[in-house]
Amino acid sequence: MENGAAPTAKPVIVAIDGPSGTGKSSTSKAVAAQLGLSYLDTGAQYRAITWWMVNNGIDLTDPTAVAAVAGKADIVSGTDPAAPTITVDGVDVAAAIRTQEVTSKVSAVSAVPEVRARITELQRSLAARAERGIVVEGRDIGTTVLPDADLKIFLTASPEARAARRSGELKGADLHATREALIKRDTADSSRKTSPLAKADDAVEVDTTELTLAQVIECVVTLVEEKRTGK
Ligand SMILES: Nc1ncnc2c1ncn2[C@@H]1O[C@H](COP(=O)(O)OP(=O)(O)O)[C@@H](O)[C@H]1O
Ligand SMILES: Nc1ccn([C@H]2C[C@H](O)[C@@H](COP(=O)(O)OP(=O)(O)O)O2)c(=O)n1
Repeated sequence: MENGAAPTAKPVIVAIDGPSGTGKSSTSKAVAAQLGLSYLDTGAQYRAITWWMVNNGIDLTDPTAVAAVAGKADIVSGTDPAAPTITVDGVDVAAAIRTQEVTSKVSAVSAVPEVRARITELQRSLAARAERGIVVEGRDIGTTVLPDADLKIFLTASPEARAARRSGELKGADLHATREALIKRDTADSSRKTSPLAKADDAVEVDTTELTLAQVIECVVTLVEEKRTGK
């Protein structure tokens, strides 16, 4: 090239979906960091809007009340995989969105179509702005948010493995109770009408039950590189 600049590669879009505890966040962050891509945790956005609704005393059992305020919170996601951030109306909510209260309420809020429309729009605009590309993780990325993604991965793992991973994070949490709460949330997320948790027809399914995190990361990095080189 005349000015010596390297040719600009086409941005690569990677969608990683799956139920809770399958390794979506850890895998996506590491893959994005290794490949120099942006990273978006869409679950954090649904948690953030849920946090706002709880904070503002919205009746979450009333989908009409939730829909009426779906556009009110200003949710901003920082997409650097080394230091992802999330704010609501300028407030850092990274810790506040991980409480049991938010976790137990997020499925009801994220089932409301007006909430999904709003958050999906944010996700698409972040993906479109990622210059080198982005790894986006969630429940409906390959099916609805970014159906033209270059690579779609669907992570799975046994409920036992997922519960063990989650209760390892929540110090002292009861394994049985964690497993039951996780199954309840999966059922709600998979059975909602609008954009449920589902594997896209063209997604590659990876069962992580018997794999280490490093193995899952390597598998996804290899798949992205194969896509990039057109193998
Ligand atoms: N393949 C794996 N083997 C063992 N632990 C894992 C594996 N993948 C993820 N973990 C751990 O399980 C926990 C949940 O992973 P996370 O990436 O948050 O899952 P998700 O985003 O799908 O809910 C984290 O503590 C993570 O380090
Ligand atoms: N693309 C997405 C991502 C998450 N959600 C909803 C459903 C999930 O139960 C919650 C929380 O997602 P999150 O990925 O933070 O959950 P875990 O880290 O797996 O526990 O958000 C969604 O409806 N669509």
